[in-house]
Amino acid sequence: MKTLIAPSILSVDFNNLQQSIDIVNRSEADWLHLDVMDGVFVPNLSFGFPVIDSVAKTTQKPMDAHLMVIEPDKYIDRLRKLGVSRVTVHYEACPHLHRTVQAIKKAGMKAGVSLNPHTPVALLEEIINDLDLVLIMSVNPGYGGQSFIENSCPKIEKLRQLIDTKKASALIQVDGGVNFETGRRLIDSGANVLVAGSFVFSAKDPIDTINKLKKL
Ligand SMILES: O=C(CO)[C@H](O)[C@H](O)COP(=O)(O)O
Repeated sequence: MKTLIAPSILSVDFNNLQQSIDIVNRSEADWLHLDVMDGVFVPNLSFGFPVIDSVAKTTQKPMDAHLMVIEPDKYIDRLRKLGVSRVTVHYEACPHLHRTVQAIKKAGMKAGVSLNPHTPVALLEEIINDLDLVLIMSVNPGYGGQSFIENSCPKIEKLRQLIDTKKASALIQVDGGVNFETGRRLIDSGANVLVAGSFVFSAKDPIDTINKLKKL
């Protein structure tokens, strides 16, 4: 399948949020990635419902929400009402992961599970067939602009093997330190969806950068 690109607005200038949404709209991006942080699960706060509501009004791309929060179940219904298409929760934040995944799907959205860099893919063995997406964090979640963790490529190879062995259909998404060089290697390792924040929005030509990532 073709690689999907999901630009993250985490590192944009929020004074000019509309400008960043327009960039994504005019590009070949597939989804718009929303990094929601609660200051508890990760040591940072980002944005919540008011910003998502605002983005929803003008984005032409499906919204892909990555919840770096504890107790994500509390937010599922409101995200659906705002028109979010995909919700990804963290394995490490969900003691009843199966229940959370079913709740997202029951609400009519696609369900993803994200793994922090230290969390082994083998822990997904019993739930992989229920998932629409697995998000491999290639940095420790909480901040944009961090360096890519090299172990992410072999980790994706292991996940690809698990998905194939279990005849599952989950997409493999990767987030953190994605650029042309790491992006190429991630795709070669088996990734389907690349999230890129600072690489896109610090580029001279963000639209061209998104379109080039899409062609990797
Ligand atoms: O989830 C995130 C941080 O927790 C960001 O989406 C991710 O870090 C993207 O940032 P960048 O492309 O700048 O590395």
